[in-house]
Amino acid sequence: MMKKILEMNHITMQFGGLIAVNDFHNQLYEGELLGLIGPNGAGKTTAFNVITGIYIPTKGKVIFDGIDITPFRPHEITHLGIARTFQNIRLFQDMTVLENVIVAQHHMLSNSDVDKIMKKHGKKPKGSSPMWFIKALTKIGYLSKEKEMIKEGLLLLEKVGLLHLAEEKASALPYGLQRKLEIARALATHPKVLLLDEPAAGMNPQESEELMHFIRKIRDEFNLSILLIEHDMKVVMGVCERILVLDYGAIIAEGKPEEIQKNPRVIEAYLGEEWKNAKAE
Ligand SMILES: Nc1ncnc2c1ncn2[C@@H]1O[C@H](COP(=O)(O)OP(=O)(O)OP(=O)(O)O)[C@@H](O)[C@H]1O
Repeated sequence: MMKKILEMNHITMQFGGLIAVNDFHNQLYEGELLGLIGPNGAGKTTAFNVITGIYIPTKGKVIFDGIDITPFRPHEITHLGIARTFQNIRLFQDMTVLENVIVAQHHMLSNSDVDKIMKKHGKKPKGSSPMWFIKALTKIGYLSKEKEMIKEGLLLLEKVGLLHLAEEKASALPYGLQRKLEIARALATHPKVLLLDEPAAGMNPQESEELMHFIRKIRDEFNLSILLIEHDMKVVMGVCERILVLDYGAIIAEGKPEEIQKNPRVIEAYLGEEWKNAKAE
């Protein structure tokens, strides 16, 4: 029996009169690459927001590695081992590639480390970038920790093939590489589960082809279980082992890519006819 790493247990998320997610009941198995597809507004991102603690569901529970994380706050959930990327890129554009990754490594500092930094430097200056945090570390002699963080950051960049760009500003990277950096930043928190929200959005065909290899590679190298929202059907069908289809907040189909693309209900609600006879890679 495969182990469930993440369980969405009858989750309903209601906003006023709108039921954005309706009795979502499914699970992500350890090592699995699971796709979540469906029309715009079907509730996919809302499901991610419930899993990552941004919303507390109206009904249901989220179980991660045997722990009920439903009431947990986003940073606690990240700390436990769930990382995500967002639909629109959220990098620190003025920071270098390496700095972007280092900032995500806060988990390496204990609470008392952070307290000491806060005591010495007062509150975080208004409007400052997270670079403040790194500078503060350096100033008060956290050099050893800083060195450790840089070392780990560089190692991570090497693993994801971005090492040669470590000193570049994030804003200078082409779109496809910015998306890759976002994933790298999520990996810097040492997740067991990675949630990717439309990683291929805005990519050209070559970039999305590369992304598919990249997703498989990091799944294997970092022992991840991945839940992926994506509208690019070539990517979804090519990379996912199992797919869930959401429509009006409810799961209307579940299966292997080849089953999903033939499913009449999915074709009607979302895919259209063009995918019926296409071959998954
Ligand atoms: N905070 C909120 N308050 C009210 N309604 C919301 C909120 N967040 C999402 N919704 C609504 O919930 C529904 C589901 O939205 P959601 O963003 O989860 O869909 P989606 O499947 O991710 O769509 P897309 O593919 O366009 O990203 C939509 O009708 C949306 O307007």
